[in-house]
Amino acid sequence: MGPHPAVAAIRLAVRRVLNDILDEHRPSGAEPDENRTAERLPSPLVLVACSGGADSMALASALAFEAPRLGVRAGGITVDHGLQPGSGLRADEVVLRLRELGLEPAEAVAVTVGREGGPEAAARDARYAALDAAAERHGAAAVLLGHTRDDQAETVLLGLARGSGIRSLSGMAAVSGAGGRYRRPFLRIDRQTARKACMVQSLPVWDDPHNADPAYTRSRLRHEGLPALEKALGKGVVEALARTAQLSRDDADALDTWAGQAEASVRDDTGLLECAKLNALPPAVRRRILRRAAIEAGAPAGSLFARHIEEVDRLITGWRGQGAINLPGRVVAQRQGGRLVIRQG
Ligand SMILES: Nc1ncnc2c1ncn2[C@@H]1O[C@H](COP(=O)(O)OP(=O)(O)OP(=O)(O)O)[C@@H](O)[C@H]1O
Repeated sequence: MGPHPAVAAIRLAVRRVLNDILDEHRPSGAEPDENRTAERLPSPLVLVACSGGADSMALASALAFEAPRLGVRAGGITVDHGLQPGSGLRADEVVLRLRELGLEPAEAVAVTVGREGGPEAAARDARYAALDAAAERHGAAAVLLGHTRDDQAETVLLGLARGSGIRSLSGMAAVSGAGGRYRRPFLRIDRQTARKACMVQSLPVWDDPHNADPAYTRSRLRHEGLPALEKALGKGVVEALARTAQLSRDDADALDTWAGQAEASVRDDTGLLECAKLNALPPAVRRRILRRAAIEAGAPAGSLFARHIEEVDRLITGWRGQGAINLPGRVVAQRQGGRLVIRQG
């Protein structure tokens, strides 16, 4: 008898990602089995980022099962955010569970969470910094994250509520980070399947109290927003939101490429942006060029919102002699003699 369907699903998802990593790891031109049998390269190390929650425990179990069958070394890292009493002990417990699965190295990394950007963003920044450092230290080829289809749906809704365009609707990428370090094998797996896979494998899981804390936006969305949407629109809404992420990502990538190509054609000989040429471009392409120009001039990307770019855009499309526009990072945008000048003031 084969494994339970939930276990089969999570293993297949991880197997696909490990095969991708092996393909990338192989010297170009080598056949799939060539480098492994000839042992020309040490087998790549893949780490799982594990909180001890159901999603990442399921991920750890699937990695532990698949990696040795594919000639991949597998380890796990848990980050102790130090935000709750006893978090250190819990992290040690997670390490123990990772070791029991056969993952090596398995380690806990303690971090100090700052305040910048609010509690969720500060914890995330500290976590990714620790995972980056662990990946470097161990020479890992990739770090797996347990984001599920439900997490993706929540991310799309959060982006929608920000009102800042299709890039923010494109959710989390299956591959991200420096050199494609972070992989998300479960973006098409729902949270129920991950939980079920833990249950049938008798894996103990830890439910982070933050996930149920209404002080956190994502938690409110998970426990109130999405259930209300499902009630109103039907069960398929999570899947549809996750699909929206993929479609939006493709559209946003295409528009970014278009903007990159169009940019050279709207600059004059001295490199300044020509307003008439900008005006002739579709708004989605033009706004991307303006955003890039503002970032190039020194505006921090994270503080540059859609409303800033709209104001700069009005210098092109609604010109009535308005003054300079102040942007974050002391960047100033102004129209001078048919040219748009964006520079740090
Ligand atoms: N403390 C942590 N240590 C290591 N990795 C973490 C930690 N917290 C989150 N991650 C990684 O980030 C992913 C997403 O975490 P997040 O808390 O947003 O979602 P989640 O649905 O609660 O996931 P999980 O059930 O695995 O905790 C996790 O699946 C895991 O891979």
